[in-house]
Amino acid sequence: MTQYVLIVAGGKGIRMGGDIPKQFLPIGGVPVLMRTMDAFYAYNQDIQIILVLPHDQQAFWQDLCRKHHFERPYRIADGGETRFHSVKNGLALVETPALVGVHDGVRPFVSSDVIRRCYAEASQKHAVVPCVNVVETLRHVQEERSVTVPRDEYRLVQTPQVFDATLLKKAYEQPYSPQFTDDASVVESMGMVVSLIEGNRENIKITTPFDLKIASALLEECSI
Ligand SMILES: Nc1ccn([C@@H]2O[C@H](COP(=O)(O)OP(=O)(O)OP(=O)(O)O)[C@@H](O)[C@H]2O)c(=O)n1
Ligand SMILES: C[C@](O)(CO)[C@H](O)COP(=O)(O)O
Repeated sequence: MTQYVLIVAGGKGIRMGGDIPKQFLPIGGVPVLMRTMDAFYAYNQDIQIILVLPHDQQAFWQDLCRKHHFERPYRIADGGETRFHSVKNGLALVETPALVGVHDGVRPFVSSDVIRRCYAEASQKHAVVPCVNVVETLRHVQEERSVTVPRDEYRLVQTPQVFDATLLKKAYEQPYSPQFTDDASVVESMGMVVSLIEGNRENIKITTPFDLKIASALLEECSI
């Protein structure tokens, strides 16, 4: 079955700050977004990549591609007001039947093994999310008080989140809700069950300047 991935890079990067959008910042000399797209080509050279980028950043991106001789095939869709709207714009280019993954453009360290297992599981279970265990103690904060909660009952959620494309397109016909912080939450709100698989801990979301430091360190350690 055809495999798609929507690489969403339509955000504002407010927590990162700075003049250059975080998806274009270099890690080891290569822009984050190119590394992320390369991770999917490394997994499958035939995967259909749809890059979702704010319209006003697309010319800058094309310049960057020329400068870095980045010549991978992909199609482009305009970013939207929220991640939900960006995904919806990208999904408009997806033809069914297919499997479609949604991956944050700022998660360049996803491993080929995790991508492969997400798509393989989605071909059986229809909705798959990679996640990792919580390794610190977790407290639930309620107004002035807080309590420790059993951390084994929680997971940290990553991307790519992979779905049967017909299912995901239907889910994204729902009206937007601020509760939709990822794609699984959109699918779940239709009453669907989401399967979890083990992610890779290096698959961090580059969100703050601190994460850039971690990313540089990871680059030295990993060959992914
Ligand atoms: N309107 C939006 C908002 C987010 N994203 C993407 O969703 C991913 C996860 O979002 P996040 O890391 O929070 O990025 P930003 O929204 O850019 O960050 P911030 O909240 O700090 O502004 C990123 O790859 C981001 O580009 C998107 O495609 N369209
Ligand atoms: C999709 C996501 O990366 C899963 O962990 C996350 O929910 C994105 O959250 P953000 O607040 O848009 O960064």
